[in-house]
Amino acid sequence: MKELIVDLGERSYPIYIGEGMISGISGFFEKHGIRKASPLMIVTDEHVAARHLDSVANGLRAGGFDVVTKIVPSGETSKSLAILEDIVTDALQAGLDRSSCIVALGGGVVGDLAGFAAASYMRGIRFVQIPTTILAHDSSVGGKVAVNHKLAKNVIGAFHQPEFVLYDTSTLNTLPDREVRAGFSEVIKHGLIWDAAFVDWCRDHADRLLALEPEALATALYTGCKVKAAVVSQDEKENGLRAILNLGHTIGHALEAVAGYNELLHGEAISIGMVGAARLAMKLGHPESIYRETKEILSRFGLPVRLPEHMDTEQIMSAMMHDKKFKEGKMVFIIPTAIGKVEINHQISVEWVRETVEQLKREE
Ligand SMILES: NC(=O)c1ccc[n+]([C@@H]2O[C@H](COP(=O)([O-])OP(=O)(O)OC[C@H]3O[C@@H](n4cnc5c(N)ncnc54)[C@H](O)[C@@H]3O)[C@@H](O)[C@H]2O)c1
Ligand SMILES: O=C(O)C(=O)C[C@@H](O)[C@H](O)[C@H](O)COP(=O)(O)O
Ligand SMILES: [Zn+2]
Repeated sequence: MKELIVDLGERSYPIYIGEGMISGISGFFEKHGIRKASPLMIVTDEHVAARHLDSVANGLRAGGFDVVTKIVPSGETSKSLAILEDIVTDALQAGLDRSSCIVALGGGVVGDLAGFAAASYMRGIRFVQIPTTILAHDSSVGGKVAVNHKLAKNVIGAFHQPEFVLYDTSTLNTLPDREVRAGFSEVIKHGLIWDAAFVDWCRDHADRLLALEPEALATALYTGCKVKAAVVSQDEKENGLRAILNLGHTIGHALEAVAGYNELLHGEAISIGMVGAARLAMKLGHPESIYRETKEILSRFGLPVRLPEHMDTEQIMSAMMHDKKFKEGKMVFIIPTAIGKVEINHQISVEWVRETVEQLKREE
């Protein structure tokens, strides 16, 4: 088992990464002082419940925890106020109190949703992240929790850090291939913003990673989490540096919103968005090689680099204006200035963005 610390003073917490840790799950909860006298709610989705809920719930019950479960539909549309209210109803009926804990068992959708339920239930209770997707190496760390609005992603949310993250990589073996690839989009993002050598390493180990070879996978997830933890530790609430984690998200979030949160997976939208950011970098005079290498590494992992042609450019432009990244009348873009380095840019013109969106539809 590998361990990393997200260093946030009194809100610091560990990320445990390893295979098979769910078999000793109650020990982790005891170690972190999770109460046995109050009910604990596991929130998960249908796909994950069918595969991993029994081992988690039974393990906790065997350790003396009073466990209730809540299963939500799988997919991005569950990040909604309606599902949040449903969770709160169940939590009240099951008697969750201010000493209770919510456990997010699943990918980023469940993590964001259950995390926001924990942040808002009775003005905030404890929560634990048990990520089950590759993408969730990103979403389970850092405390951004939220649900979506039909006009924009993640606009109803909070910062609420988990007690700990238990990343049992054996759960990843049941992931569908498309979700595996989508997850690597954010892994690659962590390299593109911070660590050029990690991008090279991902390229060299792509086949092993896509085959979920345990040692390579654990290294990739550990390195991705390490970048995320380093950034979050320096800027928990995104007053500056943390914005770099948004590489590809200015365009990516707009694509998800316009597609109605069902056509493109988050990782796929971010892949296209990162190509868009690399195109904008070229317009700013940065080397063409950044754009070429960004596209190459994403394609190597089978990720989309071209925007579906039927998506309406003006709708995408309008969705960008509703995003958190539109501030003081300007769009905020994370621009790669080299592989492994980015800058936060507030000066990108709307016309350049429109042109880039059009170009993304013609990407080879
Ligand atoms: N809070 C953050 O910092 C942060 C960071 C990145 C992404 N996100 C959010 O994360 C979400 C995307 O997360 P995701 O890609 O994990 O999607 P997801 O949670 O929808 O999971 C993807 C799919 O895989 C299924 N699944 C999950 N684990 C499985 C397993 N082990 N075996 C089989 N099937 C499994 C799910 O049921 C779902 O159908 C987006 O909403 C995005 O906005 C948040
Ligand atoms: O943790 C962060 O900060 C990130 O930006 C990570 C992103 O991968 C993630 O998708 C996040 O939810 C986007 O943040 P938002 O504030 O733009 O919603
Ligand atoms: Zn993301």
